[in-house]
Amino acid sequence: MNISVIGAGAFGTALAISLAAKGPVRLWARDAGQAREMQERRENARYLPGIAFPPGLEVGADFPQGSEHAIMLLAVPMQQLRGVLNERAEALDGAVLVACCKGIELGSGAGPLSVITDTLPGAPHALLTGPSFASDIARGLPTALTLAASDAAQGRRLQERLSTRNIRLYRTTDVIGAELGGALKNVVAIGCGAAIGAGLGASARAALMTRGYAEMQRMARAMGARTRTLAGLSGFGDLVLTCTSEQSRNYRLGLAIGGGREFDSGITVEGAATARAVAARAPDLGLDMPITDTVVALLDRRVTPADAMARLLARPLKEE
Ligand SMILES: NC(=O)C1=CN([C@@H]2O[C@H](COP(=O)(O)OP(=O)(O)OC[C@H]3O[C@@H](n4cnc5c(N)ncnc54)[C@H](OP(=O)(O)O)[C@@H]3O)[C@@H](O)[C@H]2O)C=CC1
Ligand SMILES: O=C(CO)COP(=O)(O)O
Repeated sequence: MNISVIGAGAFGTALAISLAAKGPVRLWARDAGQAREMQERRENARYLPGIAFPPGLEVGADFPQGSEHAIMLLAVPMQQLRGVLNERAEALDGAVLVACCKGIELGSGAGPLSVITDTLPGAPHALLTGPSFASDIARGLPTALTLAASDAAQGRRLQERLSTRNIRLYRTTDVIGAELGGALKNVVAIGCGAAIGAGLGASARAALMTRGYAEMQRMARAMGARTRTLAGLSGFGDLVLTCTSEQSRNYRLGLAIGGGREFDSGITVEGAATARAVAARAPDLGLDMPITDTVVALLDRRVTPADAMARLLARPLKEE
């Protein structure tokens, strides 16, 4: 099976670098100039500076052609996924599509796999998610991730094919749980960053992580996911990573909000749109999502982190 990666940002490039140690990988960038520069320099200077491409990695701006034996990793931001699939439907035909994005689409409330089934019904698909920073993967550091596919046999094949020397894949058929874990942890990470950025302390962060995790489980249950999945790499694992490391863009956005600083709007921060998508969806599901609602209020600068935390503390007391 040949492998192509769609999207030459930080994560797509990192996956391509790791996979290229096993066999040839094609990395697609939409910008021809950037593709040429990367191919010449053997480095993605914009997104992963200082990390050399291995010989098996080829970069180009010609969109790869799908076939029955092709695997296409979709490493574009969540809110761009539908557009890319619609635009490239013909080229993607026949390939196994592996979504590598984390989030919920604004408007539809759909996760990455629902967007694939909506736009390309019948296309074989899976999700790659879990705790990993692109630069860690690209530098060959050890990671453990989740490969979610509702078709168990397909999941096994992809687990084999996409595991590398430094990416150990666990598989699950609970695609809803895996999608939700990866999407919702980013929302909690923004809240945790805001708490730390505002000087509210590590105890406040622990409270937000734990009660945020309760929200993740609540929503996952309501949508038919297995709560066990949320306790795995794609949920708890990624929550811990993202809420505790300044390598995370979601956490860094929170830090900026907490510290009253601006944040570069060109940086991919999946949790911002996802928080709004989740807050819009929760009432239909009859869900109380106070931390998600608080994150939306922080993003809109409708409340300060200190007031937000005071309001959370003042909610009616309840059993854990
Ligand atoms: N970075 C990380 O550590 C990790 C990221 N992820 C997930 O991977 C996904 C991608 O994130 P990441 O790679 O970090 O983001 P980046 O911002 O680093 O890169 C985004 C990439 O998508 C491309 N892109 C954006 N819009 C389009 C479009 N409409 N058509 C084609 N290409 C497009 C960008 O191209 P251009 O440069 O031309 O704008 C760029 O190559 C996210 O969902 C993220 O949550 C998951 C795990 C780890
Ligand atoms: O998903 C990630 C870690 O697993 C990357 O986090 P950020 O998108 O917040 O940088």
